[in-house]
Amino acid sequence: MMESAGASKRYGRIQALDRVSLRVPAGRVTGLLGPNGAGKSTLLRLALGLDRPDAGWVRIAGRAFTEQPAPARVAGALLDGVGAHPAQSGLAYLRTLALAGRIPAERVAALLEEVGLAQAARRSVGGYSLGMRQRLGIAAALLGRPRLLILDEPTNGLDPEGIAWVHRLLREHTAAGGTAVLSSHHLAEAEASVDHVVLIKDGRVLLDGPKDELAREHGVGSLSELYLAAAAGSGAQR
Ligand SMILES: Nc1ncnc2c1ncn2[C@@H]1O[C@H](COP(=O)(O)OP(=O)(O)OP(=O)(O)O)[C@@H](O)[C@H]1O
Repeated sequence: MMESAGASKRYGRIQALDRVSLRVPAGRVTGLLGPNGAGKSTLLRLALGLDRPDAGWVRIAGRAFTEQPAPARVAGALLDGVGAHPAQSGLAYLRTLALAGRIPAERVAALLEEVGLAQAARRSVGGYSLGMRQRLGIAAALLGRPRLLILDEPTNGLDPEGIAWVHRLLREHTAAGGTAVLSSHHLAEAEASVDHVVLIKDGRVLLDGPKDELAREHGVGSLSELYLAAAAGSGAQR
């Protein structure tokens, strides 16, 4: 559903991505996991056409996202928080996005209910808590009923109930036939909801495969242990 080959990106002296090749399988929750600064957000920005790779490519559903005829139906993303103006209400923000994406206005009311913002819909986004902003950003990502749902650090600012809700949402999305990418540095939290794992560090892919298979192969019982085993292995190779 999402694929990259040799994707590289440098910002000044920092090699944010170094020949990243990976595959995000359809119908699964893939965890794009690694420490701060690993290159996760950079990869997602390249996937969504928000930045250009220096070399290689990232495609969604077989082609560059910017070349998709109906992009909102192919992928929806929460990346770098919410793009709403602080003075705008959550309702107005989603209505504007719906209009731009040719999405029926009725969908907005249903989504506000679904993400738990119905009561706050007419309040300005500037007064929202961090958790409420995340919920609004997730609503924006879901607007076009995308096949691929990309959530970059979606649980920042959410309380335990909100975190459980995000993980349930990911599971429900794949249970309904969709594909999801959860980008996170929080390995313990991702444990429960990811089926497929891409571990990334210093712009390089350490491991890419089904979680259970990788855990068996490395003789470990958790994602944190898997990451430590893979990171130690990559250090030894340098
Ligand atoms: N626009 C930019 N200009 C300069 N450096 C950047 C830019 N974007 C990313 N970087 C650098 O590239 C590296 C990878 O950043 P990226 O945001 O992709 O990491 P990440 O894995 O998403 O980390 P985090 O979990 O902290 O968001 C970091 O060292 C970051 O400082």
